Amino acid sequence: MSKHVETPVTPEAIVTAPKVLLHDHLDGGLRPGTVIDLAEANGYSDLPATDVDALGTWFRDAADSGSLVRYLETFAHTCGVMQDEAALVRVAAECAEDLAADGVVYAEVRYAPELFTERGMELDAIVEAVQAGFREGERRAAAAGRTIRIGTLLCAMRQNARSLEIAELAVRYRDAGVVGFDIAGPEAGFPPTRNLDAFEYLRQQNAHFTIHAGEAFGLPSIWEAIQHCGAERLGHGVRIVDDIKVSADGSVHLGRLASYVRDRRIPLEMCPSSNLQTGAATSIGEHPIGLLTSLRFRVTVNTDNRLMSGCSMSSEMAALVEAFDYGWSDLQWFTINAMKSAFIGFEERLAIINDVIKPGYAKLMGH
Ligand SMILES: O=c1[nH]cnc2c1ncn2[C@H]1C[C@H](O)[C@@H](CO)O1
Ligand SMILES: [Zn+2]
Repeated sequence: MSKHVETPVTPEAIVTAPKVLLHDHLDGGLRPGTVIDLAEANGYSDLPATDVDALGTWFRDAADSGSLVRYLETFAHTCGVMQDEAALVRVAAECAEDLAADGVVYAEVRYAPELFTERGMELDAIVEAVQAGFREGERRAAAAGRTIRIGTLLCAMRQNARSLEIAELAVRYRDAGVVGFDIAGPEAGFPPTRNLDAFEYLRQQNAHFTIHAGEAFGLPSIWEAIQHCGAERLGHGVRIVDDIKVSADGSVHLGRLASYVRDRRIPLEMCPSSNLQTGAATSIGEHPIGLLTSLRFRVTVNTDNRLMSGCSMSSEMAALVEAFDYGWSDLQWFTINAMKSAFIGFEERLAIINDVIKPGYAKLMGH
């Protein structure tokens, strides 16, 4: 084969392409076998299945509920087995290994430390255990010939009232690999403005944050996240399409909020498979990511919860290729969008774009 031939965009080839992931939950990405091992080791007896395949299927089916609240109930089992240092180190190390094996070169992985205190672990010890796990996973990936860098985002849960404390924790560990903050959990009834003190604190500290918004709830949630809270990115943000009118003749009109989001290049951390499960979209082909991409919003592609959706970064991209006929240049565009939107410093982002992403796609495109 001549070196100028483009590699076909197959699922297998997508695994080899460099990818960047900004929205992935640590407690939504465990290997089913690890959930079973940890449950045994820790005396957690509430698992709905104890066979690896059956448990994987259970997570996917239970999360496939059409409701964010029911989807979130499945996390009781993953968090249930992540209550000690050894479990957190293992889960974080395997997360880094799995992402690297899937061709992810940079990932921001998030979790809520407050969910791992059931057996008495302190918040600082939780963060230190997860950081140790990520570093171990990066080393194992390097030993297997793959380079991955993981940045951590700490989440506060919307239904709890600990966001300032978690924001302080994120700032305390900013030089140890915690690159930002998020709020997660049920959206309806818990507007992001309940956490204004945390966001105010983070801005004073020149720290970065994203907010889950516009997933299970509409435009007001996106508007609050950006204009009241000051979110730099939106977790999901799919409902921004409610502010976009496409007429029968194909002409498009953006409302003021949608215009603002596009004009300011506010990154959308889109997670198509997760949205199908929570009822935020009906099919990949009808997912707003198609329209938002064609309108050149700052769209990024993400996994959200690899265990609950049975997906990977590569499978999400492959599903989009199948639905929208995207080629390598589109996948490179998503990847560079994500790298530009990451919470690490400008020079590091630029280095990954120029040294890893562009050469990787150039090779696949036969350049
Ligand atoms: O898509 C989501 N929306 C809101 N919250 C979510 C989503 N996926 C996971 N979470 C929650 C459940 C986890 O326990 C928590 C922290 O990772 O974040
Ligand atoms: Zn999420």
